[in-house]
Amino acid sequence: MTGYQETLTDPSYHRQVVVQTAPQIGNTGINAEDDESDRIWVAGYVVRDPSRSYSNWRAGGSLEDRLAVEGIVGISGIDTRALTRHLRERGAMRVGVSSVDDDRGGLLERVRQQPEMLGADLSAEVSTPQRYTVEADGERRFTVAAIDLGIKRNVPRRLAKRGVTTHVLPASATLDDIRAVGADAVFFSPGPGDPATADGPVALARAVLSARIPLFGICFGSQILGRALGFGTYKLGYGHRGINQPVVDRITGKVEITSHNHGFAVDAPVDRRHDTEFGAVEVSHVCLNDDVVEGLRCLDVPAFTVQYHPEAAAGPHDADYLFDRFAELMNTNA
Ligand SMILES: NC(=O)CC[C@H](N)C(=O)O
Repeated sequence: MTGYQETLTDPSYHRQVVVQTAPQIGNTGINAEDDESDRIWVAGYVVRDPSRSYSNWRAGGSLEDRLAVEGIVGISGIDTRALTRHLRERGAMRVGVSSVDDDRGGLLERVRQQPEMLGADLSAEVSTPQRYTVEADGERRFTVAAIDLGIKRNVPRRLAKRGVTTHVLPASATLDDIRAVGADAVFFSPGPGDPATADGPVALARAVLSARIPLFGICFGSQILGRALGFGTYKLGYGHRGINQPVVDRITGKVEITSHNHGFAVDAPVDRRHDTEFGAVEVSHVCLNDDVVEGLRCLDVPAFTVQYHPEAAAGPHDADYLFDRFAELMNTNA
């Protein structure tokens, strides 16, 4: 099983402990190319059977060493599938891992004193302090301003393949900052925390909609668009995770297998069009497991988003077409 390196370095996992259901983790080590950001973000890591050796032509070190260098606590020998079933029944919960203190009552007390994910405002903790640029591969066709609420490297990389130069801007960016980089469109990134706290990015999204600048967003970015359009967001009992979630694209009727990582969702009835301040809006994508909103499409302004991850690495890649849809949207608005 590969992909654990991308998971560990995904800023959306800031302040979360990840439990892997795949029994063996670490077999291909850690390489110099697959990080989604410049550090590990998970707060702790729970696996069944960490590989005692690693082998891959790209590997530069072991998972264990990387966790140790970054000071990340891991625990192994856990029946992670049983634990996952427990989380599914009882809901996502706070957790602590300790190797120095075996007083269960005291530890539980400390865990209960930790802040909950509901109400957590984390964008500023993961966002880039300074703007940076990822150039288009080959000739530049479009310029995008990406609002960094916890962006993964694979987003500008997927855009670069479509001839897009991406300027990644801090979470505090304004409409003037977007205009200053000559953006053809704005991208709202994935990221950690409760979207109900993201008032700054929501206000910015509203300004972008009013200016009729094309907008695309992923995951947290989809929740931002939802709020900008006047919908609420809510915390799911347990989040959508993993790489095999079936989602229907209601524009084409096609079902795609998608990678998910969200604990919150947009609160919008999926079966009808909505009249909003920015015109008509459709729920474009729906999760077939539980009918949760997985995408929004505006019909009167150039904006759409998805709640899942077309940029997912190591995959699946069924949803890669959404980057083409974004390029088309920029093209028709040029
Ligand atoms: N990957 C993401 O962007 C996650 C979005 C949000 N923090 C959620 O849990 O729903």
